[in-house]
Amino acid sequence: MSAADLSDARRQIIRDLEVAPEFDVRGEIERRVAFLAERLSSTGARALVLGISGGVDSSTAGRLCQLAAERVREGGGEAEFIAMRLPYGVQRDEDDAQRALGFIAPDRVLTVDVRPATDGLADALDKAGLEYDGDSARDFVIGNAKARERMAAQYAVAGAAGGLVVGTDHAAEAVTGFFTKFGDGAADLVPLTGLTKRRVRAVAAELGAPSAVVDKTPTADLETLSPQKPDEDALGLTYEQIDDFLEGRPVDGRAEEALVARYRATAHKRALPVAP
Ligand SMILES: Nc1ncnc2c1ncn2[C@@H]1O[C@H](COP(=O)(O)OP(=O)(O)OC[C@H]2O[C@@H]([n+]3cccc(C(=O)O)c3)[C@H](O)[C@@H]2O)[C@@H](O)[C@H]1O
Ligand SMILES: Nc1ncnc2c1ncn2[C@@H]1O[C@H](COP(=O)(O)OP(=O)(O)OP(=O)(O)O)[C@@H](O)[C@H]1O
Ligand SMILES: [Mg+2]
Repeated sequence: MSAADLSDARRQIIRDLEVAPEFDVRGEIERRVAFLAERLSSTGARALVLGISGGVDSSTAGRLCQLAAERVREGGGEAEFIAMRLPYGVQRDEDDAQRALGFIAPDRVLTVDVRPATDGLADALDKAGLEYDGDSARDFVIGNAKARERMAAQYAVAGAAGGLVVGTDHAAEAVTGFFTKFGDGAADLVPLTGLTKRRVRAVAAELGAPSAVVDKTPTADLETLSPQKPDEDALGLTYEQIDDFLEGRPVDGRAEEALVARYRATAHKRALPVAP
């Protein structure tokens, strides 16, 4: 791709993903809390539901949800934030998840172990005769199944509580399609839209998150055979590079090409199902 085509593609991506040229952290917090509170009021929903992993994305989105629920109640409405712990068995960094909950101070916490459902599905697929291209391919596919079990648990709670499911997608994740389609990619409201990873961290810090939460190494933590694999290792790109790309800062040519290619290859994950 020529340098001119590459920079056109980059500008289009920045527009599509709604990355703002300027960033005012207080203003962004207010706009996003107001958005969540307005959605609660205008839809008549009584709750926001979100899985809290201990990572910075769900910690930030969770605190915004809690503030929005409190704002609705202060206005005389009925709303609560239901934080869900969704470990696969015992989570290695459970302490981080508990620290995140301490920061968010949610109205309610529900814990659902997604392991029995995930393992049940994996066993049933084996019994049905499904074959994988090796153990690590199986681990990867079942990793995505964990994310979809988390989605199923959140929608069950939303259904029972009259709530809306909140997702943590933001520009630095959307650009690479680094989420499970119809897993963590499925949600009713996505309050972090348009933020880069460093802007998510800035929002978390401004909201008063402890530095262990703000600076936690991002991990999808889906693969049993490579627990807590850092996102940056899986992607072959750093969040510094991704954020620089999205904020229009200088970034090395190979990273720029890789990001445009990934964006194009994952277009289907950001779109509605394809119809004739
Ligand atoms: N061209 C196309 N048009 C329409 N649909 C297309 C398609 N190509 C694939 N598909 C469909 O998409 C499926 C592949 O998508 P998907 O199942 O998502 O799978 P995939 O994109 O291969 O994997 C998800 C990736 O996101 C990472 N992830 C997941 C969850 C959270 C986080 C995190 O950051 O925390 C990261 C995960 O570690 C993994 O690397 C295919 O099986 C197929 O059904
Ligand atoms: N163990 C878990 N318990 C509860 N929710 C989870 C868990 N793992 C993932 N999730 C949900 O899936 C979402 C996607 O995971 P992702 O790793 O992108 O976000 P994060 O863990 O909050 O932050 P980071 O990307 O920095 O690790 C999370 O924001 C959270 O809502
Ligand atoms: Mg994570």
